[in-house]
Amino acid sequence: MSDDEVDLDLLELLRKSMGIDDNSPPRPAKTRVLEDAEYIYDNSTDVALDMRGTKAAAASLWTLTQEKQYSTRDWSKHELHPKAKDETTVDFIFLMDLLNFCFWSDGAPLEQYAVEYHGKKWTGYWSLVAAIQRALDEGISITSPNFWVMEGECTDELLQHVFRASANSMPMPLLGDRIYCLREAGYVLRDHFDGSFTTCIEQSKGSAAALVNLIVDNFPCLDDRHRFEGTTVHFHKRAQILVADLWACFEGESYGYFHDIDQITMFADYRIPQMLHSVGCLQYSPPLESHIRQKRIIENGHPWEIQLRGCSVWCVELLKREIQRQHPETHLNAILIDFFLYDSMKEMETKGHECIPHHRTRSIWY
Ligand SMILES: Nc1nc2c(c(CN[C@H]3C=C[C@H](O)[C@@H]3O)cn2[C@@H]2O[C@H](COP(=O)(O)O)[C@@H](O)[C@H]2O)c(=O)[nH]1
Repeated sequence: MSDDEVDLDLLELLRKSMGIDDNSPPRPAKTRVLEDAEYIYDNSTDVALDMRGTKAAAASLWTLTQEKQYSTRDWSKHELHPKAKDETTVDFIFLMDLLNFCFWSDGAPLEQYAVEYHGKKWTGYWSLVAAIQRALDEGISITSPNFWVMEGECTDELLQHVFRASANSMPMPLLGDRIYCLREAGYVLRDHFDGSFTTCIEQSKGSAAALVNLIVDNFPCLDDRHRFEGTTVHFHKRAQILVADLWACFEGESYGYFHDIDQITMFADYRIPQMLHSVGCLQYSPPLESHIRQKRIIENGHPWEIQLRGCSVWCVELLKREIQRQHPETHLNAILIDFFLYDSMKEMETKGHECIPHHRTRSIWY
């Protein structure tokens, strides 16, 4: 008997003893985000959920989203979001969410990083989307991963030009980190995925969780995990919002088809905690609330930051369950709740109705 045959027999014996047979259906992919969010919530001392507030917010959310008939269609209604339903839009969304982090600056509002495009001044997340659209209009192949690794042509100076600020505003925060993320992701796509994120989508075989896991296993700058109370907790915010943006943009079809899309949680950023506190779902301890109201920095990885992010993920999960309990006929997943809360927060900010500042952590994770 050859060595290989001995090995195969041993492997077969082991599999049978572990109750694994070749015909067993593949176990559905899972991310760790939701269970880690519950762990953080159960171990939080400075952030708590107000159950009465969460119940009331669920009722309001349902009414508002029903009135607006809120759905995936709203994603493409945004003026700056790409409209084509093809691979060029997959490239656009990959670049967008690769760099979709940390736009806040603490100068006067007028000094915040801003991009003028189509006659408007765009700040925050929208400044990034506007800069990408502006570069494409200028004939720069900024959404092509193969271009990111052609460092002789796609120089740091060109990237600084692409993400240049409009008049009288600060430069884009963490621009050096963004360029690093671009290069790193470009090499990973070139070396492992034929230069295109569509290969990653194909390899995940229609599973949103599998795609999130594939992203965080292969792209270090998207592997958003941290230490909390002696264990590792996973947020995977930009990996998740990347999958969610594909799903919403393609309305669940084509590159946006995922049979387990409801496994995707809220995206642990700095806007949703602010909104959840404003509508009475989240409560902060006095020291934390004072720190946030003074717009003081919370260091990346600080327990306060982990509690803010984890409790927000768990809170949106409870909002989703409460809406489903009150209205079983409704299909409102964590993604649509999140998108609606983010857009509502931005409307409040535009009208100057912010009740509390967002927390200030400077990092590439969100
Ligand atoms: N949880 C969550 N976080 C989101 C978004 C979005 C934009 N998504 C668009 C797509 C569909 C929706 O309808 C939105 O129109 C950006 N962010 C995060 O916020 C921060 C930027 O804040 P500010 O500087 O104020 O723009 C930064 O961490 C960024 O990563 C979201 O939807 N959910």
